[in-house]
Amino acid sequence: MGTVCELDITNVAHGGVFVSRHEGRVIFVADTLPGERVLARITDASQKSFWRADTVEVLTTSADRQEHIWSAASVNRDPAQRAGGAEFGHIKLATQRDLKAFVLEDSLSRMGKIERRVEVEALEGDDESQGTGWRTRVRLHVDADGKVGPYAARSHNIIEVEDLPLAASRIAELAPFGQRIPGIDFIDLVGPSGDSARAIAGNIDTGKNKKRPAPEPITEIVGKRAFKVDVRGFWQVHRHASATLSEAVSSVIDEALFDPRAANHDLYGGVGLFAAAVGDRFGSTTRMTSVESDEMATEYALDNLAEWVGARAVTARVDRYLDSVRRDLNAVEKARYAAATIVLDPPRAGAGKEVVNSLAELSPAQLVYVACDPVALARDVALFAERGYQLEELRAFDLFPNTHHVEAVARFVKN
Ligand SMILES: C[S@@+](CC[C@H](N)C(=O)[O-])C[C@H]1O[C@@H](n2cnc3c(N)ncnc32)[C@H](O)[C@@H]1O
Repeated sequence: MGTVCELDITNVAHGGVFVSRHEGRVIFVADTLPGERVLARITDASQKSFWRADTVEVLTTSADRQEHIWSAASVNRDPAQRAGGAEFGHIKLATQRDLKAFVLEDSLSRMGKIERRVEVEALEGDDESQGTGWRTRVRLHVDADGKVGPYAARSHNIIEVEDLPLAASRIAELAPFGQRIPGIDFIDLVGPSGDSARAIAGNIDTGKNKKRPAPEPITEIVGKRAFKVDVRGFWQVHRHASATLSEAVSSVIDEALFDPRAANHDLYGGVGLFAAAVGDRFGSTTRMTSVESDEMATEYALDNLAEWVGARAVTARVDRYLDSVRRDLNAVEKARYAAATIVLDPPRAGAGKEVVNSLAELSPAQLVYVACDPVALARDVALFAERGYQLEELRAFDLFPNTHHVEAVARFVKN
């Protein structure tokens, strides 16, 4: 058991924790918010520069605190028994968005060296539901005794819960609350917009089993378009995320810089969501190549993009793909890349130096970057700036209400 101390919370930090200072050291504290004074238990004193702590009692309550939207995650519980995945659920929704905007602005200022005001935009229906009922995908974990539930906050202990307020009701209804199901590692609850909801039991792939699971296509509807995606494959989690991001990606593109004949790309393309959004805006002759490392997703992308004669889908790691393109360019292709619009939606770690360098060398007219991590985005903003690309436009979306996560859509152009 760690030491308990009284702490004044001064700010929000990246990762859903809050800043306090104690005896000259920064302590990152969970389950509080700026302006509060709390009793907190130190949970990690292994680092020299900062420690970590959990709130055990709120001594001075912020006006922005609310009763947690999920009783299983409440500060009234023992920290080890608090369910994870709703680490902002004790904060009023409007304040959550202000905190997310601050983290994005602060990351851009410190790492990206640019000053920007950002508004984190709400998705349809979230204010009315207080940010609940939006998840179309939930993974519940199962331990060796068959106990089922989400992980606790900041650990892999499974917490038995009676409800899943962030989940859409049609998948929450499928959760086997209170049951024991030994022999599996997880249960995925999946609620596609164009298909029936389902629960899929599975085991963690340890790498020994080389056989890939048989394809199991489901349908997701975005606007007037239907997408095939595998039941185990990546799809945006919020019920309105795909529509919101598709609109943001297609509308942020500067038409004056867009050439439908250029080497346009949708990198980290999944099943072709953004390639379709760009194609829908710029017409049936638009050339667009989706690049995605997951072979099965690429097969679905080929299907989903079949109506565009100029659409291709390639299975490759983006870093390797760009490296080989860069090495083999002839003069015609060089001009096609220089005129291109490139969309990229990397995983949490961001694009990184190698990908940014390759992109800069290909010198596209504009880049549209969809980012799920503000710090990774800010680091890539700095890398792009070094290579002659400046951030031209930026929007942010509250794609994950009641959690600390925020999504951004940025457009870069050549200086
Ligand atoms: C955030 S998802 C975006 C998918 C798609 N844009 C969408 O919104 O549906 C990132 C995708 O990148 C893929 N991916 C991860 N690392 C990759 C890499 N190094 N090269 C290519 N694809 C990668 C993942 O399989 C996943 O489909």
